[in-house]
Amino acid sequence: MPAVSLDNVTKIYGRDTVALEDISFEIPEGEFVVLLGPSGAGKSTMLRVLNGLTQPTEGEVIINEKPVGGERSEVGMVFQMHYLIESMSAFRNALTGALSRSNFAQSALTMYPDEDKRAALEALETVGLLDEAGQRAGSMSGGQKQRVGIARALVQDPDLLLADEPVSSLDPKAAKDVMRYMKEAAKERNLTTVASLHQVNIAREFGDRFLGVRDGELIFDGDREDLTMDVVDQIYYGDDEAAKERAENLATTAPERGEDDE
Ligand SMILES: Nc1ncnc2c1ncn2[C@@H]1O[C@H](COP(=O)(O)OP(=O)(O)OP(=O)(O)O)[C@@H](O)[C@H]1O
Repeated sequence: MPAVSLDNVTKIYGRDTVALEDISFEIPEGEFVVLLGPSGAGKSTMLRVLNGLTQPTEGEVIINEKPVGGERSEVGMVFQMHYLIESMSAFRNALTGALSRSNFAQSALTMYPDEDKRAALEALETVGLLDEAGQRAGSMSGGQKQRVGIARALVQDPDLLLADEPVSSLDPKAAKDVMRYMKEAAKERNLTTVASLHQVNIAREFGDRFLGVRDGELIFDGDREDLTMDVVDQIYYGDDEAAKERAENLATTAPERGEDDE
């Protein structure tokens, strides 16, 4: 039984903006899937139909045999912007992941059950931040904040973890660190994960499987070996040779790192 199944999903915004067009795929439990595609391809819309924030115009999304949008919040989310409460500790921020299942009145009074506190500490340990549990989120680096965001999603104990460009705002080293922790967390918990990424090299390093979307259509579904440079070009440029050439020229004329450091 797949953990996630999209069945002929189409999403049309307004009258005629087709953001997703007749998309079907299944994801087995525990698979780490990376979503690739140029700006406007439909990646965010795909993540939004997976977490139930957007209703498909047609088709169905099933997560662990239940249609999305049921009572339990079965989907954890990691965002490009971490949305942490900067004045609170990493521990308190991770704990807010339990809000959806704890009694709201108790949570408002910050009386979380011990099991939630334990879950928050375990999640911080998973992302390598147990020693920083008491540190104020506002004083952490961008990569650490993103790891707290992952811990918060883990505390939700979700059936599915979604990440919308989780490392776009980080430098390459911090980006890899965050991806490594996310991948480890998913593996440790056999947690099915879908992450949209813009950095193809990072995607290649961490993804088990790759979905390529372009103009709302799923144009690629394969593993690392199948994800050749030609496939990547097709996902990002389609048949637009001029755009591909412009991007290649930009890459070859970009200054080397440090060249313009003064
Ligand atoms: N709320 C909305 N109302 C109307 N159109 C929308 C809405 N959200 C997205 N769109 C349109 O749907 C298409 C897909 O957008 P989407 O944000 O899903 O793409 P994306 O691949 O995530 O892009 P990016 O990488 O820039 O975030 C685009 O044409 C976009 O303009």
